[in-house]
Amino acid sequence: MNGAPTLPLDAQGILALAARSMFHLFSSISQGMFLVDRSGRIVWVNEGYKRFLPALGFSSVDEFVGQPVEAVIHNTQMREVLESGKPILIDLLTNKAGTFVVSRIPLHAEIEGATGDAALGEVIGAIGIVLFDHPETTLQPLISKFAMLQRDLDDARRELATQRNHPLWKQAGADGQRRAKHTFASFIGSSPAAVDVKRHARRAAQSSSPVLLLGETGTGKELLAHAIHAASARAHGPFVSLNIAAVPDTLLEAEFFGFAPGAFTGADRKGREGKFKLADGGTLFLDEIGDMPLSLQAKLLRALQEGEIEPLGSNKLLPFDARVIAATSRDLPALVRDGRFREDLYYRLNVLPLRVPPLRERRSDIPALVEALGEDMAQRSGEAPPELLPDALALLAAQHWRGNTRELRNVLEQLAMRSDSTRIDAAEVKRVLAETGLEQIAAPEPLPSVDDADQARLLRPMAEQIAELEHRAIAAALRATGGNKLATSRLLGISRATLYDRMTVAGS
Ligand SMILES: Nc1ncnc2c1ncn2[C@@H]1O[C@H](COP(=O)(O)OP(=O)(O)OP(=O)(O)O)[C@@H](O)[C@H]1O
Repeated sequence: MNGAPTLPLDAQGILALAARSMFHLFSSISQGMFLVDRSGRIVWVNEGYKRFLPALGFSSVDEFVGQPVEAVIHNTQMREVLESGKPILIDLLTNKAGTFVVSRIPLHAEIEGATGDAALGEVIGAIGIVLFDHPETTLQPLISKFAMLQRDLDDARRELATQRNHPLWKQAGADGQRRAKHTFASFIGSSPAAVDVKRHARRAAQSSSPVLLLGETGTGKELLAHAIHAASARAHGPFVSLNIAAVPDTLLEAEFFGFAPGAFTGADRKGREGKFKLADGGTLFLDEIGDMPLSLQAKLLRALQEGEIEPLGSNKLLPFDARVIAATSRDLPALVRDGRFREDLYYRLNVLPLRVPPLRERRSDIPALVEALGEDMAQRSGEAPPELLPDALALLAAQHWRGNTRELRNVLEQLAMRSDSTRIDAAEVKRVLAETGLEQIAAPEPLPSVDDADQARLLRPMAEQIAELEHRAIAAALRATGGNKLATSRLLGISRATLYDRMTVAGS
């Protein structure tokens, strides 16, 4: 025997030691821990938990300890754990201090003489453990996936509810998944840039030529594709969409053109129709067209030129009648230059190009978008829509918005989750932007007061505006110098040759 400590020999002793060790382990590896008594009052917090106190609105442990848990930690479920005696091993808790992965474990009195579960007496308190803070970084993939699935589910439910009774449902006989979900009214925005893109899109809806929607991610390309379909003569036909980036290259051809029965090993015995055929009489929306593999580009071009497709393994050409709307957030001309996108296909698709402007080019739409997105969120959650105070709106309007409307919606969802009140100020926006890692590109500044006429004039090609300004400056200088060209060029600080050059262009 060397006197080193050993495990106790009796079961009780081992369990007591294990419980103590577990407690110390959780206390040291977690972000924070606290205890409540059976009445739900905070009785203890560990060192780690103390750093959350300022964000919860407390400057000292003394103010915090002794308070009923729900009064100091909003949205907590410690009370349920005390009442049910059942632990909540993993949960997400969101309140004004942020979003956390938490664990809640009831504490039972010990029944003397009993062992195992039988030794668990009445609930005398509970432990709250903050396992991780900032789950948006640690659990981001899981949370994004959950949010996406939740949204898809909400969309599907709403669509089902609204479309069952839609008159077009019966007329078209098409299934509910293949209807346009949006009209031009769904595209929020009255800025000149938004009005302009809607005007062009409405015009495109009247034509049957291919449309190419170009714009950054989240600018509303898919929404516009739905709206164009809904306003077109094909509105009664199906709207079928295919996100090329989401389908593995090897499956794309079958997705596009379908396949014949037994076309390849593992193929469905009945064969399957491709998206071109499913879109017959309607619109086929090809999202992320820039991601299309070169080998398939030739086949797509042939289909568009001939109006026929050949299902895999069928040796048969089938005519189709679908209007194609393609979209991409990539620089297609650059892909063409690099040989990664066929030039002939580019021209085939680029018949009616529409550039969908990013949010930062239509900042004046942000308040209306915030309102519309807030209403939509409220409808889904059943809670009141968040109300952003003017300083909060100004801060949002100053952001760069790399993910555009989708990113704006994400921030609003975070704000609604984290805020205790529906009135949200700039400080709260700043905190959420910082936590979600969104860079703030400019200090909050009021939106420039540009009237509508000014806006329309300023949102034209720069070269055109500069040429106009030069023309006006030359006219003013000529008037001031009585038409003397040398004096005019000196007054404007340009050479006489430049002056003549500009006068020729202006006169031509
Ligand atoms: N002007 C707008 N008004 C209202 N909602 C909008 C507007 N623009 C975009 N949205 C909403 O933002 C989200 C993203 O839009 P959408 O999917 O149409 O963008 P996208 O340009 O197709 O994006 P991506 O290139 O990433 O597929 C959708 O929920 C859409 O309804």
